[in-house]
Amino acid sequence: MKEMLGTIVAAHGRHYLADVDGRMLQCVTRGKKTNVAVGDIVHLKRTSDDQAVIEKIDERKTLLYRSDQYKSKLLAANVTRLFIVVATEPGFTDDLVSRALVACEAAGVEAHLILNKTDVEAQLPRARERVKVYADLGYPVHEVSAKRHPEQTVATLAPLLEGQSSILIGQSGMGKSSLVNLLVPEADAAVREISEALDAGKHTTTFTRLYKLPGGGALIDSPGFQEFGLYHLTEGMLERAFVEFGPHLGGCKFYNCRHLAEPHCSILQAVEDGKIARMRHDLYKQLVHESSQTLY
Ligand SMILES: Nc1nc2c(ncn2[C@@H]2O[C@H](COP(=O)(O)OP(=O)(O)OP(=O)(O)O)[C@@H](O)[C@H]2O)c(=O)[nH]1
Ligand SMILES: [Zn+2]
Repeated sequence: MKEMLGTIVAAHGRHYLADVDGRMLQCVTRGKKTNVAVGDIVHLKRTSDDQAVIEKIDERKTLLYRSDQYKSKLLAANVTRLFIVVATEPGFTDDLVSRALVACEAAGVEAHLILNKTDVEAQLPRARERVKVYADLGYPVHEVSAKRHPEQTVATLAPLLEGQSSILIGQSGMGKSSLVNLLVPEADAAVREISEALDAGKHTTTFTRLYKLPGGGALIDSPGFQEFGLYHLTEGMLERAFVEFGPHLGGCKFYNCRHLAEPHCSILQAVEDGKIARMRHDLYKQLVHESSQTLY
């Protein structure tokens, strides 16, 4: 039988769903491999009318993943843009935002922030102040209100998705589902179709899925997660993933300075001088600590 090309649109355990010219095929890997991610372009061999085996994964342009000291988890492949959804309320954590930004820098993915719920005016000034930290680092911030101004929200975000392969991430309650429903009108139906195909009707809402956009491009919705471990990043990758460290790198007394507590460290000096936010350096220290715990 001849090989087909498909895009992985959902993953659940070792079961995958591939879109082949608009048709959904249930797929499995050969053996016990679980190295397939949503967004992967795969070569398939059909085994029945609606089933296939994944023979090969095409080379990835990008790969986003997170890891703890024991294992890593693929988030999505071939993503070109990542949007971190934050909101005026409930409060968001800078830890998750910065971890996502670091993951993007390491993977070569463009990162944007979406500040949702701008209609909650009492919390707006504070939220703006908090996202300004990231805007000042060069990350675009887009203000929207999915609920109060849905048309405007689509007008702001749709052009940013065109021709891109984007992923939306965010803590629970930020309004990510509301945004997906605005941007992909048929999302609910697609989720139902995917749930059925993957799980024979059982309710599964906690899987990553990819929607093809009418204007070209794809949007990946990932379930909310609490942990965004980056144990797989080396110290060299980490210092480069904090974009504001760049101008100061190379100015330390020791060529192999880890920028933790060394004397005459230009990064620590920049923190002292207020040129690097202490919160960001604290996260850098935390990530260096985590990556030194790696067991594999
Ligand atoms: N005021 C206001 N509320 C919003 C807005 N967008 C979403 N919400 C509300 O915020 C709550 C969370 O929205 P969801 O879209 O379910 O958020 P989510 O980020 O997908 O959250 P989980 O489903 O918990 O992962 C809901 O009660 C929404 O109605 C907005 O622009 N303004
Ligand atoms: Zn240093």
